[in-house]
Amino acid sequence: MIEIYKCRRLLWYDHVMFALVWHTIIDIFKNNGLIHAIFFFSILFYSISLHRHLFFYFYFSLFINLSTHTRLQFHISPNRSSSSSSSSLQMATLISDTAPWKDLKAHVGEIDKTHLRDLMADTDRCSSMMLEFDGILLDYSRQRATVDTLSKLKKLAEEARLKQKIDNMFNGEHINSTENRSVLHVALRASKNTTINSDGKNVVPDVWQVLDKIKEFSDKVRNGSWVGATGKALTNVIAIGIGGSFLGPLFVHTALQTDPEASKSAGGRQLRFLANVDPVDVARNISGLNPETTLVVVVSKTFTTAETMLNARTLREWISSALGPQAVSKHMVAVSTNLKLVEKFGIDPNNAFAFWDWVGGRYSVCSAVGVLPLSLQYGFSVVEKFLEGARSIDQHFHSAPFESNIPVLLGLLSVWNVSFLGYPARAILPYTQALEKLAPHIQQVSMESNGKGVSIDGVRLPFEAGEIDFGEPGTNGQHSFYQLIHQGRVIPCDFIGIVKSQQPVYLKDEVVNNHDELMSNFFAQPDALAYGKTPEQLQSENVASHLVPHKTFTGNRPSLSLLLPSLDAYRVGQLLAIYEHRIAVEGFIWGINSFDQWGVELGKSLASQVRKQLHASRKKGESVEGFNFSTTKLLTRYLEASADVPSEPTTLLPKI
Ligand SMILES: O=P(O)(O)OC[C@H]1O[C@H](O)[C@H](O)[C@@H](O)[C@@H]1O
Repeated sequence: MIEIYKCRRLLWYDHVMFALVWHTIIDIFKNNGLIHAIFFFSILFYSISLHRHLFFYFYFSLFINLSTHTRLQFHISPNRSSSSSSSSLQMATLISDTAPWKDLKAHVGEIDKTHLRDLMADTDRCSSMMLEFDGILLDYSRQRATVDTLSKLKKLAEEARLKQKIDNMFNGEHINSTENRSVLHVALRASKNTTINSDGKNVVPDVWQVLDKIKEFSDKVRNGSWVGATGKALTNVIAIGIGGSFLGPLFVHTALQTDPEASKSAGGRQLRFLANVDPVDVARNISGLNPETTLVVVVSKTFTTAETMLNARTLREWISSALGPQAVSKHMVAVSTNLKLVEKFGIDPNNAFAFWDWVGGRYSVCSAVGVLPLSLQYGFSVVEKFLEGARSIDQHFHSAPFESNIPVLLGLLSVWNVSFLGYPARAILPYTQALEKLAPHIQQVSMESNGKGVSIDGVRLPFEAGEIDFGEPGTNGQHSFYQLIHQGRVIPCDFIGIVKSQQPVYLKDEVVNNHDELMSNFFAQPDALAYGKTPEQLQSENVASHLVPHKTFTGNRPSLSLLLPSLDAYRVGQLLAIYEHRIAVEGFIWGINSFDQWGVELGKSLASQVRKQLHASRKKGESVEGFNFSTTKLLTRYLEASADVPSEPTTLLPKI
């Protein structure tokens, strides 16, 4: 560059060319191939025609340098499609190539020398690993971590530019770069006076416009001013949807079902969920329901999901065959980002509730996806409390320093467990039946978000990202898979306890009340996992020597405990947001895109090939072709064994 300046006096077009070069550099970062090619050829032309050879040399070597780096990635910000962050030009490597990652790898050896029994004896350490926010107590002292581990994890977070990534999310940057979208589920629960921009537009007024519409509509249905085609009140709701359009609302519904305030406002109403395309699920959903008193809510972000659309057509048939086709407008409403397809399906656009492409399916429970069915069931005021709970965690997550930030700490500890201690799974163990659908929901949020094999820049990861999430409420799980957790594989556990039961029971002759009985297990299990039981202890209890190995518990098994004061709508919202943000933190540290889900596509496209084959075989008797030996064999067996399926158009609904 200096050479160029020395060579000759710079003319105006030299300055233009310098500007072009810098744009090109930025462009390389954004991977914008077309614009890059245009700049490349204009600079080539300029250099040759005006003999700026040095200039071209500089440009060309830069180009070669940038494009031949396979592992080393340059980027402007974690969000490479953002145009607003060009000031923070930085060079980033895979997180596993950084010093803090390597330092943590080396630190594992030190941790391996300690046992949780010893770590738990250090009360200063334990008290530094307790954190309270808004009545929620997090105890992570039973993690295989020291104060030093935490400070190393904090360094890793800084290296990964975690704060900047969180800010970028809240600022509406297109952090979902493979789909070129913002990730703004936090806007769904923002208060009315907040400003959150996506593509230069404050999205909060749009959010509240839909929330107000839901309030009005659900009030009308609930107070009987919106009735079905035959004039009867709609007391039952079937929400059709799958994946993110199902699991989150199901989790919240299940959690609120026995909450005194929510169950009182439900007042005899029913909410059911139809997700599986299996006709058995249709049968179970319509069983005992009368179309005259049933409202169907079709929930689909895309309004193209095969399962949901077939289920929607099936229930449309259920309604119209009983009440006539004109009844559909009174008995079916929709939630979608694709309002054109909603209308094409035959649902009145006035009865459609919108959301936006900056809401990921698995992060959509706070949009109309969850808010509409839940408001129909429990009333808008209860659901508003749920949104407020999520908002309280959003604010905490966005503003609290890392060392007192619940989602950040949980995310960092998960990364520690997965990537350094090598534990690939996590058990979610709520000690309340009301949270029985928490684990299935978090399973989707976590595994669809972080189950990735490449970095956000498309570089194959040299480490495993994501984790296997599963769980059941305690104490049921104790009588099922806890054996493996205690004596088999090491699985870090999340124990979630509630101080005040939604539905306490006291029996006068019992030692403790029923909730205390449940909670005794909540307090005991983490210590059993951490401390275990040694052969020496067993010998001192005179256990027969041949049984000692079988009765030994190695301990040293990590867990964390979250104690919530109660489980009302507000707390359910908090719990949801804690997990959502924890999962985002993990993805931000691993340097992956936690907000796309390309991995679900391949199976879908192969299923459509099978669908075509089934159609051709059933209708035209065509033989199975174009599949491998095994699939051909299976398909042929299936077709032969179900040859009694009607091949002519027939409508037959479950009779149950
Ligand atoms: O809401 P829909 O567009 O119907 O999508 C439903 C589901 O489809 C796919 O399975 C995606 O992987 C999920 O993330 C999504 O929630």
